[in-house]
Amino acid sequence: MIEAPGRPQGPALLEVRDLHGWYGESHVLHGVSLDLHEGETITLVGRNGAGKTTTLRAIMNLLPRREGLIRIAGADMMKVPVHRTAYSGIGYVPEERGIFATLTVSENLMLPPTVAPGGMSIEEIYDLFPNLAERRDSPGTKLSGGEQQMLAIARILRTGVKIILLDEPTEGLAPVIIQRIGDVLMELKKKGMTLLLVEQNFRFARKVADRFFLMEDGHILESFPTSELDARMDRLHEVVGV
Ligand SMILES: Nc1ncnc2c1ncn2[C@@H]1O[C@H](COP(=O)(O)OP(=O)(O)OP(=O)(O)O)[C@@H](O)[C@H]1O
Repeated sequence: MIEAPGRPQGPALLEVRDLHGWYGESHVLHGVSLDLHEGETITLVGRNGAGKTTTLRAIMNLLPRREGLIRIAGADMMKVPVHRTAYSGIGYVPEERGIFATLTVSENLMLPPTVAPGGMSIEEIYDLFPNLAERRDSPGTKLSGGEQQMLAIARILRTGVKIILLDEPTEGLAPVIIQRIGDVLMELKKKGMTLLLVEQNFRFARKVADRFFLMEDGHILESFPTSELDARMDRLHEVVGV
């Protein structure tokens, strides 16, 4: 990885070094290295199939096989079983959102376990997401895409984790809803939350991200601070293909 100016100093909260990952015989991650500092937001970009989702899944121990090093606050995560991952302070909002379709909004919000102190109360969640308050008795099936995305984020906020991995939170959503999700992420940043986004929408990502990590063929090509995004746009278009 090429080191860039603007890189935060000090120990990382989440440290990933030379991470490899496989689906069966298929070797998908080829040595991913990245670091995420407390209170920081980074965005992973790369073309379809580059391995962005797989990187998030590997961090959460959701891959059949992975090798390398993952540390959270210095603690080795490689032997932590998948059901204990959240207890290390990390949560995941998958692209498919994973909310319970037959349960109502408030029921979905009651389910997540508390894994650390500081999880948001139902009242705090409804303050942050007024749309969810209005829809509290609606089943998941009746929610719009934006409401589902908000509920998926809200559920993680209930748990008390301090690091959240978000896979394409704006995908398929209308501009006004994207704006709302951006506002929510800015609120979370203010509260000191640490975020790793996979996001193809640069206009959205530049508002919330402190640094970008450019991914190709299962590894990180380079990282740079958001202040350099404009200067690197041609290169990004070349690699990301958008
Ligand atoms: N469940 C799976 N089984 C086998 N191969 C998979 C599986 N999921 C993803 N892959 C393969 O792993 C590679 C990386 O996919 P991944 O979904 O991580 O990419 P991505 O960068 O997130 O792109 P996208 O935006 O398309 O999701 C691709 O070649 C994909 O075909």
